[in-house]
Amino acid sequence: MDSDTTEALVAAGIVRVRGTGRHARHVLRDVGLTVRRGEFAALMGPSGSGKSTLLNCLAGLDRPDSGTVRIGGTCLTNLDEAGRTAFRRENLGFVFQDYGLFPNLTVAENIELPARAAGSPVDPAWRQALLARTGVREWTDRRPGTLSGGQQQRVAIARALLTRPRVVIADEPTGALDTVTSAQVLRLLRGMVDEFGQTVIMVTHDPVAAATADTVHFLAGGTIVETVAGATARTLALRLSDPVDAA
Ligand SMILES: Nc1ncnc2c1ncn2[C@@H]1O[C@H](COP(=O)(O)OP(=O)(O)OP(=O)(O)O)[C@@H](O)[C@H]1O
Repeated sequence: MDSDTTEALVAAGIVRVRGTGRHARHVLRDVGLTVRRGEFAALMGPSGSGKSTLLNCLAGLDRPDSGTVRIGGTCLTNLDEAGRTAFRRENLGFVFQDYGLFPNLTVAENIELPARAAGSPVDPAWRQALLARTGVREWTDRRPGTLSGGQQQRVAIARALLTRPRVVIADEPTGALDTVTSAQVLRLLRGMVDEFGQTVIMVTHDPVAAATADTVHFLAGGTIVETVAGATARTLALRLSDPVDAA
């Protein structure tokens, strides 16, 4: 597969058109993006710039009208819907703003669900280490509704990592959390990258969250207009307020 490459994901020439005829709009225009293995990448940009559409194309949740997305040895854009679903289950982990946990399942059942759906065996030692590192070990028999938002997001992160996915896709993972809880969740995501070599791609509006990433890609008008590495929250906030971005 991709054991001899340093790239976790390579997207090239991504175009996504919404609507038809005279209502057709290019939501993504020739987007190219490379994320290295073990890299934490963030996508930022004004509302409507195409962040979610791009993330969905990268994750195989949506199919671009043209262009390619390669993850490991697989060209996702060549797969049909069933193939993309199977690929996602086996290769990707997801963290959402609203946690996406099933209320009637226990924390342990929620965490194990993607692995079961993929038919992937779970390494018990990894499961134990992950439950300890994410801090969810004491809650495994509880229902998500009895946990705080930050606790639920920790469960979601444990769930995303249990199958040791090639890439974790995080869509506004701190969007519903207060500042202190956000910082804890971001530290945890950062820890997953630094300690376990996890690759993460995150969409966020928050410069503080984006500053946790190694690389930040700015979108405007459906294309990546700038990529910065090692930026601070302050420089990212200033960059976001740049009127050039509003184009
Ligand atoms: N299903 C759809 N049908 C038609 N247009 C869509 C659809 N989904 C998104 N769009 C349009 O595509 C553009 C990009 O949307 P997208 O949600 O990717 O932006 P975003 O940067 O993630 O925005 P936000 O920060 O507000 O979530 C927007 O103009 C939006 O209206």
